[in-house]
Amino acid sequence: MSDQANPFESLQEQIDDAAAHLDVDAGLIERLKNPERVLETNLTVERDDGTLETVRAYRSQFNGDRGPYKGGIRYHPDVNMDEVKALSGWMVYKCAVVDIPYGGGKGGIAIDPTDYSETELERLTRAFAMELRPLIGEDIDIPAPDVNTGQREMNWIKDTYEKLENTTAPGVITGKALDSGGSEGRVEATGRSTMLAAREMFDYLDRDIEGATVAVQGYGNAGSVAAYLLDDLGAKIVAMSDTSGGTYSPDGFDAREVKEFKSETGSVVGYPEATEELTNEELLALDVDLLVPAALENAVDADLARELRADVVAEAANGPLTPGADEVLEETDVYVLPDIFANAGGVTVSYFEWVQNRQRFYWTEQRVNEELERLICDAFDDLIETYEELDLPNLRTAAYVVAIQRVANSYEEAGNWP
Ligand SMILES: NC(=O)C1=CN([C@@H]2O[C@H](COP(=O)(O)OP(=O)(O)OC[C@H]3O[C@@H](n4cnc5c(N)ncnc54)[C@H](O)[C@@H]3O)[C@@H](O)[C@H]2O)C=CC1
Ligand SMILES: O=C(O)CCC(=O)C(=O)O
Repeated sequence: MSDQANPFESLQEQIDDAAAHLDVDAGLIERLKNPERVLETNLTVERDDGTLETVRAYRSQFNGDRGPYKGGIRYHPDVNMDEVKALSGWMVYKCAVVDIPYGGGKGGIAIDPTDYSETELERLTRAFAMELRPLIGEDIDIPAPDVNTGQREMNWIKDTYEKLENTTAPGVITGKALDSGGSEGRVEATGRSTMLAAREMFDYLDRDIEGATVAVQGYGNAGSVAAYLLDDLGAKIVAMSDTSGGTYSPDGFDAREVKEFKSETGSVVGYPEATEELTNEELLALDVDLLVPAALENAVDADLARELRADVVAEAANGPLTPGADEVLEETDVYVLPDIFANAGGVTVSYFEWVQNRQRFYWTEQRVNEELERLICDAFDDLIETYEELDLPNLRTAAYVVAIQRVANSYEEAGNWP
């Protein structure tokens, strides 16, 4: 079983590990380890049966030194203060790794959305948007989708904000549907960056991605897209999972067909071409070339890391490995492509969406994907250069070194006021 590492403490440990390799003032590092502010609020909404219910919601604005706060909104029963603080901090360093002009934020509502009807979810989302209205804006804080939210919720938030502000401001939120100001390529962007990160890493290691075996934990937006884009490169997707469990075939799956099966049945479990069903833990320990954790935090702790037999791990999820797992994988020479790089495609295409919204000029899917590939490949080169030049213990530390230096530079360049 995975331990329940506190994700905020994990983030702070990751920053400390990198700070040891940087010449940045200790007082500034302390600033970079803590959020600027966090909204904790209660939303009271009417259920369809007429009763009232009050639920907890959060928005953390971690750091805005490089630009507006940016990051998703999650609906999940485990959403809590320390989780949003961690997720918002990871956004700061993710945006800095790919060098896009944003700070970091994150929010969420502590609910299981499957317990609510669509009309209840709309009322809840609009109630949250009303709470967020004074805090967000096209140049202030720009939310986006995360676990269990998508275009529908983003459209509701945009609409609520625009009505309350009596304006049109599509850039107040990203991840919208195309006809509401969304961008081509945003739905696929997170998984696309995971695929690109893995492709670049295999190339760096002089290994073929074609024919490489892959297991994906969490077959949602990030995981399923990563799987089918890796499948397109010729990798063999031998296992995938969701909350109901995992499915396995040594011959590999058609990842798009499994995605379709999951959207029809609700799970990857039961896919007819599987030879075996697996638990999530069994999937994580499979002897594969590439493991893609794409579910939630703390999927792999130190104990499970000792069982891991993958050569490369590409973190599509945020925070899937605990710091204890990182230590084990460093000893066993497993390369970990850290979340703040490997899943940065989502926020990168959100940035493109925001640029398009501000310019009222929309790009083709080809242009979006080409610009995304350029930024991810540039970030990979920066990361590898830093890893090699400073002889760093792992790629996560390299990513934080690059990112913290960029945030520290912008803080210092702003001068002393007040
Ligand atoms: N959607 C986005 O644009 C981005 C998402 N991410 C991260 O990717 C991860 C997944 O997010 P999405 O794909 O958007 O969410 P999603 O809601 O589309 O999918 C999550 C998937 O994980 C599965 N899952 C949940 N708990 C699990 C568990 N314990 N074991 C196995 N499977 C489990 C669910 O069944 C679902 O299939 C999260 O960590 C999120 O923060 C990161 C960057 C951007
Ligand atoms: O698209 C965005 O702005 C943020 C996506 C996100 O929440 C993440 O990268 O974890």
